[in-house]
Parts: sequence; C-alpha cells; structure tokens
Amino acid sequence: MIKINNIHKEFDGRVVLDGISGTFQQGTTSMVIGGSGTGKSVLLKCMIGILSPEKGEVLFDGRNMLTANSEVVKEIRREMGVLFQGGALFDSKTVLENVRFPLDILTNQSLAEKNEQAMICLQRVGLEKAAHQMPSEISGGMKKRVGIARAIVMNPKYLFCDEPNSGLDPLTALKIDLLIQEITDEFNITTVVISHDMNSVMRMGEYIMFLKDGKKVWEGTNQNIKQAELPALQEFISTKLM
Ligand SMILES: Nc1ncnc2c1ncn2[C@@H]1O[C@H](COP(=O)(O)OP(=O)(O)OP(=O)(O)O)[C@@H](O)[C@H]1O
Repeated sequence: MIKINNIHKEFDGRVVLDGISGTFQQGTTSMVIGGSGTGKSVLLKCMIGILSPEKGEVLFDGRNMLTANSEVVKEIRREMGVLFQGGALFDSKTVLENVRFPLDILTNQSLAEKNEQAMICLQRVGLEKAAHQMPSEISGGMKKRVGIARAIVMNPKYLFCDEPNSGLDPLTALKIDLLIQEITDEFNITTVVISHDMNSVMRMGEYIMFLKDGKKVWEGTNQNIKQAELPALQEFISTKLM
C-alpha cells in the first residue's frame, strides 16, 4: 500500500501541488486523472523520488520515502517499476537488453540468469519473439509492452505508469490496460496509473483521484465517477468521452 499525506510542491513560488493526500491499495489499479497541467506528472515524480516535495509524506508500506535513510530509499526504489510516457526505451539496445537493463544495473546476477528473467517477462507480455529486435523495428503498442516487461523485471511491489496509452489506437490501448490490470492482480502489485483516457479510467479505476489546479477535488471509483456531482469532474468526463 502507498499512502501520500499532504503533498505540497512549488516551482519558483508557484504552487503546483497543494496538500494532496490519498491511499493506493495493494493489488489494485489506482488512477490519477485531471486536465493538462493539473499536477499529475509532478505528483508521480514526487512519489517515485525524482522530485522532492516541500511538505508531506510518501509512505511505502509505512516507510516514508522522504525521510528514510539512503538504504531504505534504495530498498524502496528496487521495489518500484516505472513505465514512462512514450516507453523510454534505449534505441541502441535490443528489446531483450532493454528489459534486462534494471537487472544489469541493480543486481549481481549472471548474464544467463538475467537473460532468463528478462525472457520470462517478455513472454508475460507476449513478446518473446521480438527479443532480438531493435526498438525502431517494433510498433508503438509493442514498445509499451517492452516498457511493461522492463517495469516488472525486478518483481516490483509498486508499479507506476505515466499515460500508458498515449499515442495508441483504441484496441491496442485496451490490450495495454488489460495487461496492466492482469499483472497487478497476478503479482498483487500496488499500481498507480496517470491517464487522460476516460475509457481507461472506466476500465481500470478501482480507485480514482481527480486533480484540479494542484488540488485533489474528488476521489472515488469507476463505479461511482459518473454519478459525481462535481461540475469540474462532469466537464472532464464529458469532454473526454466525446
Ligand atoms: N520542472 C518544472 N519546473 C517548473 N514547473 C514545472 C516543472 N514540472 C512541471 N511544472 C509545472 O507544473 C504544472 C503541473 O505539471 P504536470 O506536468 O504535473 O501536469 P500534468 O497534469 O501531468 O499535465 P499533462 O496531462 O499535460 O501532462 C504545470 O504548470 C507545469 O508547467
């Protein structure tokens, strides 16, 4: 479980996150949604430790990432998988080498062990046949799946996905959503997804946090989001479903 408490983040005196709190449960796909520039990516970066908020707590099963000693921070980082927007693959590495990369830098395993683990993850996302291809030779949806395989190669307890569907056609987007949900269930991961895509929100949002102007203005589930009476949320839903 990840709990965030009262997260504040400013850039040059401009408040971008204004006291965000919420709980992301284990084995659940949670979503952070909101319009452009409302602070979703900054929140994700504060949660994964790329940015430091001025105030607040980010608790990974009780361990506060912001005040923990460097050993604990390292331990939490090793338990995290991140799927970056656009996949963020290394163009000069093969698919297999991309997936193996976290093992290369974070473990002392032999090459054979690392390749085996990377292949298991590639099989899990249905891409074992593409192992020796270069990223430039595969489609956008396949790149996302490689990104997912890389994000799970260290058996993460926490999975963060920044706009996993951006740039994909609806059918491929659906497949990526299902894959993220299946993996979350199968490995009992605490998954946090940032998305603009209302179809994804309706499919995956077991817990949804809606941000507006750096504030959490609503939280709920995909079961009750359409009944929410907040005008800003209704507007967001109606424009995204058009
Ligand atoms: N490193 C930074 N320095 C200064 N301002 C930043 C920085 N990163 C983000 N911001 C500002 O913080 C605000 C929130 O940005 P953020 O990227 O979190 O929005 P978002 O909700 O993810 O939007 P989008 O859906 O368009 O990606 C924006 O006004 C952005 O310009």
